Amino acid sequence: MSEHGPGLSHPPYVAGLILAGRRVVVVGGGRVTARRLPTLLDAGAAVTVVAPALDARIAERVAAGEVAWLERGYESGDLAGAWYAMAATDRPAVNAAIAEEASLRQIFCVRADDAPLGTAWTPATGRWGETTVAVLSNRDPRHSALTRDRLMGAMSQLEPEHRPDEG
Ligand SMILES: C[C@@]1(CC(=O)O)c2cc3[nH]c(cc4nc(cc5[nH]c(cc(n2)[C@H]1CCC(=O)O)[C@@](C)(CC(=O)O)[C@@H]5CCC(=O)O)C(CC(=O)O)=C4CCC(=O)O)c(CCC(=O)O)c3CC(=O)O
Ligand SMILES: NC(=O)C1=CN([C@@H]2O[C@H](COP(=O)(O)OP(=O)(O)OC[C@H]3O[C@@H](n4cnc5c(N)ncnc54)[C@H](O)[C@@H]3O)[C@@H](O)[C@H]2O)C=CC1
Repeated sequence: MSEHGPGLSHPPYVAGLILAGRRVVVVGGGRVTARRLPTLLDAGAAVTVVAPALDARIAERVAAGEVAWLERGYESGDLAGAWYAMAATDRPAVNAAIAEEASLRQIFCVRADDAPLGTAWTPATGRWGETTVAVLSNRDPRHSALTRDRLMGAMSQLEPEHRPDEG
């Protein structure tokens, strides 16, 4: 266990969300959102970011027309129509309000600042051809990222005929 504190009493149930064309609302435009945006866009999600200010990497995506941006603070109702949500502001009270709206609407929602109070967690992921590797631990993200890196490294050591998508 890391310094992240107690985790979950049950493991998360892993599902591959099919997000292509589906509305995903991410609240907060900082480093955490910037890190997670590429995989959401790879999945084809129709992402709206709600934040008064944006990390430069997110601003590039907005300028390219890949992401919609509401240039303001979160307001109740912003999650309407979303299939998935992320509360990733640096304000715990705001993240709590987002998670509450998500629960009322029964939208799975990651809470970046206090994970056990959310209803979904973000795995460390890697892609090998058409194969996706996803790792979750019990609230130890660096361990998850290291394990992902080891798995991806192990795949690159396999003979070509044993590699996913190449056998
Ligand atoms: C539980 C989870 C819920 C969720 O947010 O989805 C969660 C929660 C929290 N993370 C925190 C901190 C950091 N997390 C990272 C990095 C990653 N975090 C990711 C996932 C998850 N993080 C979820 C499942 C984790 C699991 O497997 O158990 C990764 C794997 C995937 C991704 O984000 O894409 C990605 C690696 C990506 C990659 O390398 O590919 C870094 C490193 C960095 O930022 O550089 C730091 C800072 C350094 C440090 O402290 O280690 C804090 C404290 C925040 C605070 O201080 O307030 C919380 C809050 C809490 O635990 O309550
Ligand atoms: N889960 C994880 O992997 C990690 C989680 N964290 C946690 O997530 C939080 C966010 O981290 P960073 O992205 O690094 O923070 P950051 O400081 O880079 O970005 C915060 C963002 O929230 C926005 N914001 C502030 N008030 C808002 C409001 N009322 N409505 C909408 N947006 C608002 C800001 O404009 C900014 O874009 C941290 O405070 C920390 O608690 C931090 C690192 C990793």
